[in-house]
Amino acid sequence: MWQLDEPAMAQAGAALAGVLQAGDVVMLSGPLGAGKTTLVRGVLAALGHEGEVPSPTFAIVQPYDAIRLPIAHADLYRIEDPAELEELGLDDQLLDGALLVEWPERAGEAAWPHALRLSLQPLPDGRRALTWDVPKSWEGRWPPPQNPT
Ligand SMILES: Nc1ncnc2c1ncn2[C@@H]1O[C@H](COP(=O)(O)OP(=O)(O)OP(=O)(O)O)[C@@H](O)[C@H]1O
Repeated sequence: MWQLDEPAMAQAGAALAGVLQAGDVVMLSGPLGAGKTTLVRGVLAALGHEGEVPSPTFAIVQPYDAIRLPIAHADLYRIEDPAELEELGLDDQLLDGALLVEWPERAGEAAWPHALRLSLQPLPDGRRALTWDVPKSWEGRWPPPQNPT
């Protein structure tokens, strides 16, 4: 577990960017305002994205292509039925890029079994606890050797 203030959250995103590969899915869980988009901003900044990173709650999926590794940033908060996901074509993104998914629970239990699962929880002191669940395909890649706290 890491306990992260906001600058450390950006560094955690950079650490994730450093190990991300095409085909990867990262699930980002945590309550409203936990800092999921903040972590994604850290990933995108480290990959060379310079513009805004809006929360994709309304667009549902926001692609970023002109960076070192194409990223699709998805927010499934408004998905009510996992069947709606097929229309989004999220998995198409995995051929040459990675997928970062907020509110992955909305996709159902069986979605993306090989994903790295990251979870953010607010702490009483205002920082965020970052915990993880690492599948086989991520062993040796997460957690990275350098702790951002
Ligand atoms: N590690 C942190 N420590 C303190 N504050 C943080 C941290 N990370 C993010 N914040 C702040 O928490 C607020 C919510 O962050 P953010 O929008 O990233 O959350 P979110 O989980 O994406 O929310 P939502 O589910 O509503 O999209 C922002 O004001 C941000 O500045």
